[in-house]
Amino acid sequence: MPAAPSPARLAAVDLLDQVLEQGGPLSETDRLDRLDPADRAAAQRLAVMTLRGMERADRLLKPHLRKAPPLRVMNILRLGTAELCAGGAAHGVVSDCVEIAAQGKWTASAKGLVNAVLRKVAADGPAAWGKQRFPRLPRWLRDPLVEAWGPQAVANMERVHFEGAPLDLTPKPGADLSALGGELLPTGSVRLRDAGQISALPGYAEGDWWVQDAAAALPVKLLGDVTGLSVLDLCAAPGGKTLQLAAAGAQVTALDLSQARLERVSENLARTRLSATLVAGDAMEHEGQYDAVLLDAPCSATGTIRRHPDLPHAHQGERITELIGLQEALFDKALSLLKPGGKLVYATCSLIPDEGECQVDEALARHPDLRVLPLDAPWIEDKWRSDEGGLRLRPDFWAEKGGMDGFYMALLSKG
Ligand SMILES: C[S@@+](CC[C@H](N)C(=O)[O-])C[C@H]1O[C@@H](n2cnc3c(N)ncnc32)[C@H](O)[C@@H]1O
Repeated sequence: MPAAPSPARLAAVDLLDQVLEQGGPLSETDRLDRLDPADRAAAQRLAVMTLRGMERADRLLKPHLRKAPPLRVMNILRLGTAELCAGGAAHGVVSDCVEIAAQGKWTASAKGLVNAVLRKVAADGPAAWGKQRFPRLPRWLRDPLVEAWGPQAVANMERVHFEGAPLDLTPKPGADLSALGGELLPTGSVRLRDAGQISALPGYAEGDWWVQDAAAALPVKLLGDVTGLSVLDLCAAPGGKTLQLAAAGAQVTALDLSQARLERVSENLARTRLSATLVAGDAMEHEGQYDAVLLDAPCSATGTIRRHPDLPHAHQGERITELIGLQEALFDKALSLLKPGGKLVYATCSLIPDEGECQVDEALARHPDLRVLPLDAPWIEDKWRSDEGGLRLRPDFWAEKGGMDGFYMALLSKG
């Protein structure tokens, strides 16, 4: 009797189906709940690796397929190809993929195909893999990005997306992170490569740091010294910026629409022994007056593709117009929550100017008394500065250091 396939590989194929068939992001799955932590991590890693290299896998598979197989069979082949080309042992990968096909009611008849194709890929795929171009973004996203940043910049981004992201940590002020052996970045984040299990790293249990991409740690820094100030984090969960504000001595109100996501803010605050007032609710209905408001608005999250390669495949950008409308409404609401002379940071983890630079331009047109405040910090590089006075960060910046998330941020004040 053939051996059962590895639970991690089987789950990874299910994850690929979820992203590519149902358009559900990898972060929103309960498929992994039944797995032990090691299999869960392996399934995530395999699905991420396959999605990053999907274009290459498809190109290698094409000559071996007379017609396109059903999606699940294709996903089994993609996973097998990505693993074989990453140095996976041919026997284990091929026999597991055949068994995954054999188990499925609609895929069992394709097990011979999976076996034959993956044996050919095992023979010629690994040498051909590295000669393929870096996988391109899908057209719905590539076209507007080329228009905004030019073809070379987008090609550079695609290279960084393929390489994936290191793990960045934000240290709690005064914490000593030297036991982690990471690289201290110019902006104060600590960068680790091949970090492994996060909760096993030194200082995790003590709450000495939290995971936060180096670019995502910058919007809070734009506010300068926030000691004793009342600061509203208007879209707070999972809470990286709330932690920064609380650690810097602000009186923080952290609001989010999602109660479930707010639980993560609560857990993070408890682990880091920091405090904030948590409010579950719609930002549009919140009342109050604050010294500063941080609006890290819901967006296409296209700046985070190197860590979430499922994102460009899970949808076609259908929600972007709706998100742009929401960002505009939240922008105006955030301004109404400022005390006279208060400061607003507007930020999005998007690469699309409509969700960043254009939002600020349009807000300036709607509010004649609004102005963009000048930014001055030793870590700001000239090429990050955008025309209207904000900072535009891109994944291809700091390429030699391992890149950064794409982000946009600006500091504003009214009156
Ligand atoms: C980009 S994420 C925020 C990330 C967070 N600032 C951090 O640094 O960890 C956007 C958040 O906005 C929340 N959100 C979306 N619409 C909202 C609304 N109308 N009111 C409040 N929060 C909202 C989402 O639940 C999501 O957690």
